[in-house]
Amino acid sequence: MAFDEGFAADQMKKLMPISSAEFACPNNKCEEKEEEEGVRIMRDLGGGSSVVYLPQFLTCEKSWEYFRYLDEHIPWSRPTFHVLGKPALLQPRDVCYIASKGLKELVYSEYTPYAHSWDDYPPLKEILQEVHKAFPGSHFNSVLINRYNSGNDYVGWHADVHEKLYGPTPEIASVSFGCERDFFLKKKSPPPPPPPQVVGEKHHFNLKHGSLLLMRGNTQRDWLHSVPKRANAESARINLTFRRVMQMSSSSS
Ligand SMILES: O=C(O)CCC(=O)C(=O)O
Ligand SMILES: [Fe+2]
Repeated sequence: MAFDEGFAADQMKKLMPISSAEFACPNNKCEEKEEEEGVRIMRDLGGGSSVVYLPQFLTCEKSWEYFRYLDEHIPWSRPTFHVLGKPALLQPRDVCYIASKGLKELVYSEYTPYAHSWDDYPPLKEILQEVHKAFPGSHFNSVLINRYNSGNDYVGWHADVHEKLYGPTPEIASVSFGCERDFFLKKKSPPPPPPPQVVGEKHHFNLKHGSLLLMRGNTQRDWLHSVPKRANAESARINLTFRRVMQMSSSSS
């Protein structure tokens, strides 16, 4: 993950609100009718980038089971990022990393998360199977897990661009549980300068409990994404980002 967490808050202030999304922080109950089962929303972002959103990838009840399991059993940590060896910023959410054996090591912001084993978390294997069923031909072998304990936790503007790790056109399948949060995509300016500027369109999804959002094609190359702070997000959200990491022996091209 190429991080820009500190920059995020400023950028969000500059962003026009895209929709007046309603904030639903359900209290672990599934009262509503399951109306969105099987719905797939495809959004072509142009230039070979696209996203697919499945608002009800998993049922409400099953999703709460997973939420409770992950909340209790995942060995969460909240690392401090370093810049040039100096502590710079506490990551604004809890994280954990699970990966198959023999993969290239994930390093971001001078931080190398410990790669836990899938075998220790059978429900994660179940969710992975469901993701593979929803997208036949996908072969995810790692998952970066985020827990946003409140609306104060967030992920700043970034793109998951690590060509050596993920290849040139990574697919990322993002599964959400718990409190609904806004997810934004904005286009990078060409060529991507640091810091990236907003040019043109933005896209918005309100990521529902039990939903799946797949980013694919050139989305990581050409777009940035974020989950900004939200004062009215009153409960926790857990997010799983499934990725395919190259084997230790394979080259970047
Ligand atoms: O929480 C989310 O929906 C996004 C998380 C994300 O972008 C990441 O882990 O790279
Ligand atoms: Fe990301």
